[in-house]
Amino acid sequence: MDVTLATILLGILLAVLIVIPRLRSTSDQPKKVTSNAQNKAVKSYSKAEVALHNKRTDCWIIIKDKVFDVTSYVEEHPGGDAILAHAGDDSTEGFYGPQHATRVFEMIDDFCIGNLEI
Ligand code: HEM
Repeated sequence: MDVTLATILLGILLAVLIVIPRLRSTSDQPKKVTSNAQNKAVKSYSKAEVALHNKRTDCWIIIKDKVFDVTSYVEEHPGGDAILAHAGDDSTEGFYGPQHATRVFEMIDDFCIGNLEI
């Protein structure tokens, strides 16, 4: 009788300590996968490779340690050809200049194609 009671108690203890936390972490998993899937920037490009894309019809820029293909945005850019000033090169300084409201900093994610190779 005592053994049965002890077995039941042990079973409950195991459920609380192991099974329930495991179920919880399983239900968390889809969230983690979604956020991983949003990390688009997986490719790496050398500075030399970025430098090849230095014109209006093929324009990549570097901002901090990331590479952006802004070709489709050149004609739309409210700042006109200023976006071409450092085409194929580092545009970090221009990008963080006073002409850009902070909302612009969020727009660039759409154009990110990868990381800059160090
Ligand atoms: C993906 C890159 C870029 C995006 C999405 C972007 C977006 C914008 C937007 C939305 C504006 C209008 C002002 C505002 O709403 O705050 C603007 C203005 C401006 N941008 Fe950019 N920009 C980019 C890159 C650059 C770069 C690299 C430069 C280099 C210098 C630059 C120079 C300017 C200038 C000078 C203006 C002011 C235009 C004026 O007030 O007449 N932008 N940009």
